[in-house]
Amino acid sequence: MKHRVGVLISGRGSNMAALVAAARDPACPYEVAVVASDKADAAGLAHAAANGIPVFVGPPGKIAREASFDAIFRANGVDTIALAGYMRLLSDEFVARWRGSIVNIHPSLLPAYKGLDTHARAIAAGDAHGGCSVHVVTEELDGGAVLGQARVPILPGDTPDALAERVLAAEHLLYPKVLAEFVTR
Ligand SMILES: Nc1nc2c(c(=O)[nH]1)N[C@@H](CN(C=O)c1ccc(C(=O)N[C@@H](CCC(=O)O)C(=O)O)cc1)CN2
Ligand SMILES: NCC(=O)N[C@@H]1O[C@H](COP(=O)([O-])[O-])[C@@H](O)[C@H]1O
Repeated sequence: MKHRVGVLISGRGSNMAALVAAARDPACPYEVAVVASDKADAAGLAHAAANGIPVFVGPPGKIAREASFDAIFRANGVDTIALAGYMRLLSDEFVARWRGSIVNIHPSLLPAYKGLDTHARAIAAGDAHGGCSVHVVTEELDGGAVLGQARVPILPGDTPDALAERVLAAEHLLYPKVLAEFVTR
């Protein structure tokens, strides 16, 4: 039996698409069971639906939204939740209900640059490298155990957008690999 992953997105969903593409491999230990979002206009929902994956949009309000995510994930036999560009802070209650079963991809080399605007901050600091991290989700924003990382160079004259593009390519390789390792831990 493959592990069933519920993915949470808020927008474009390119990391979700990378997880879906990797799951096509018969040897992949997980399958994407449902893709949910806090945004009805999240572009990634159309990609998931086009790949035959059930999609769901949560109602407004954190409590109602999270209760609906919990219900749809349980109804679909989800055992692992993957945040992929989900831009809301999950409540302590939701994290506790899924303790140790939620992972997230973050566009920095954690513990450096938790939160937002990670690429601009790395460039402003004069760092030689940027990167991305997959971590376990806890109550502390971007504070959970790091499961895997990928480093990319910061080049002279780099803009945050140019660095973000280079890091995103690394994210799409890192996330499926680390998720597969995580579900079979
Ligand atoms: N309990 C947790 N929830 C979430 C985590 C986490 O580690 N623990 N990771 C984030 C993802 N994320 C970075 O990877 C992130 C998402 C959103 C924000 C943020 O600052 N958001 C806005 C709006 C917040 C809201 O509406 O809830 C803000 O606070 O202004 C920072 C980092 C996903 N959730
Ligand atoms: N703090 C969370 C965060 O910034 N996540 C980042 O948002 C982007 C989502 O892209 P996608 O929707 O194409 O996967 C990704 O770069 C991801 O690391």
